[in-house]
Amino acid sequence: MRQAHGVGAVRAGDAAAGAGLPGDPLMLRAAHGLARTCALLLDGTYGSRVVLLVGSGGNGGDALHAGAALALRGARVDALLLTDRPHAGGLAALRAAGGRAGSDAAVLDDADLVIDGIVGIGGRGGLREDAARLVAHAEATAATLVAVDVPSGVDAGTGEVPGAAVHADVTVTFGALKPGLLVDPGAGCAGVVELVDLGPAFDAALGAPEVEALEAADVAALLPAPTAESDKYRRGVVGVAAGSDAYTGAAVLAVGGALRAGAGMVRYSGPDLPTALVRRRWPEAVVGEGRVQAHVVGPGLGTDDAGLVRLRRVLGDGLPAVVDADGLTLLAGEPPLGGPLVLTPHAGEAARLLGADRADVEARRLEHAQRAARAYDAVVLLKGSTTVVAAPDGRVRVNATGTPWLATAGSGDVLSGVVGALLGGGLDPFDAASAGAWLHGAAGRLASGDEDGTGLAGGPVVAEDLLDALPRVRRDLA
Ligand SMILES: NC(=O)C1=CN([C@@H]2O[C@H](COP(=O)(O)OP(=O)(O)OC[C@H]3O[C@@H](n4cnc5c(N)ncnc54)[C@H](O)[C@@H]3O)[C@@H](O)[C@H]2O)[C@@H](O)CC1
Ligand SMILES: [K+]
Repeated sequence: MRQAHGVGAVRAGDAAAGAGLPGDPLMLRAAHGLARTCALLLDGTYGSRVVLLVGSGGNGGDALHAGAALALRGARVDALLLTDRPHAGGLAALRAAGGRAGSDAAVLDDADLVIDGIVGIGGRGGLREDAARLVAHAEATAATLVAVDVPSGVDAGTGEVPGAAVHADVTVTFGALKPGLLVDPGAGCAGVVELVDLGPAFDAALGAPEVEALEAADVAALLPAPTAESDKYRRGVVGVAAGSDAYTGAAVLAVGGALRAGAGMVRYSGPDLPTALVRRRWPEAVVGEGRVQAHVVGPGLGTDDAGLVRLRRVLGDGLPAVVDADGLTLLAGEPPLGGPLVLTPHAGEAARLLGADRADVEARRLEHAQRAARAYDAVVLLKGSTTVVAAPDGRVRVNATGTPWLATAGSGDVLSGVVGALLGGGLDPFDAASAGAWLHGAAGRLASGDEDGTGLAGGPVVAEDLLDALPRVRRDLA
């Protein structure tokens, strides 16, 4: 499990580990970790050219001390000072090591590596104009860009990017991951994230994480595995109420998602046309209502009265349910209904649920997912470039699998089926939603050939491809 801690927790960790002691031992520890990563990236420091972008706070101090360490190993180090009050100890160390400080941006032109020490966890608002200009200059060169602690311009606590920001190749972060490194749009600015250990006193002061991200081993441990005693009922029966005469594909894909994610059985109920198509594609699905352990309701349901009647009927029995797509539109005006719910909105649907603006939801994903979870007393899985899963009790997970290739028609229908299968298999709604997002993202990567999830590699996927990839993802986990 990867865990991120908020700015308050990190400040507490710093204090417990001796921040501000004479000689700045904690900062030196951080700076040495930073310098080590930079030396590896440079593939030999001797004769290499390093430029530091230095702001007024501790973040600039880290950059200056790391610059000093690199200068002692033979690098030519120039600091560009964005402040007239740079960290005094750091500047003295850089000068003593033979580094220089100035303000001529031309040094960027032949830099091999640029270190962004403009702001860290103390940053507020986007980059200011002078800093933004220097960053744009640095990004236009061939130099590797390393952010100190967080890319400057990214809000460390939330991942918001209110203005211009650094787009780093690597971020070296200290003591703990920050939520802004896991949640988009900030996460998209961080590049590869390296964590420098600040020791047990720091760790002990952190408390509970604000944001978690499941890893493969966590998902493997959560997933219900069939045993010799299992039968289809114990593995979980999922009821799928999806699709209409206008939207038939949603029914086929949601049923497929549930089956391929390991449901013991799927019961499909819907109008004649989608029913006929479900029967043809999935002869193993049972048509009609009956006993189930969880529901999937909403994809392709339609938003007319018939859809509302189906939604109410399904949610009326108080069983756990995944509500997606048209189900969310219908739910937006409804009093809280039924049992434990997982809502799976994209940003537009979340905006409708909250009466908010779509662009605001995209910009502040963490806040809006948490608000929706509280407002609907449900687990909310906010889809997007990083999927955020929020529980009404305040817990948050983000999903680190996935690929931009997943933004394709029908992909969400498959996801709702996958989460439904996990709910039916007995996972609680928070685990079902976060493990479901993980499996769905991993299936997307596998199907597209986009191994690192950047979208730069791989190619298009269609929703059917996800269905084929799901059992392979499950096998690889085992
Ligand atoms: N306290 C410590 O001992 C340690 C601190 N560390 C480093 O120190 C950082 C925190 O230091 P600080 O609390 O000084 O905060 P920062 O260095 O993040 O920045 C705060 C300074 O930047 C200015 N500022 C805020 N927003 C700005 C913006 N948008 N544009 C330009 N200037 C802006 C503020 O006026 C303030 O002077 C961490 O992120 C980490 O890099 C690490 O060295 C670990 C140890
Ligand atoms: K920074």
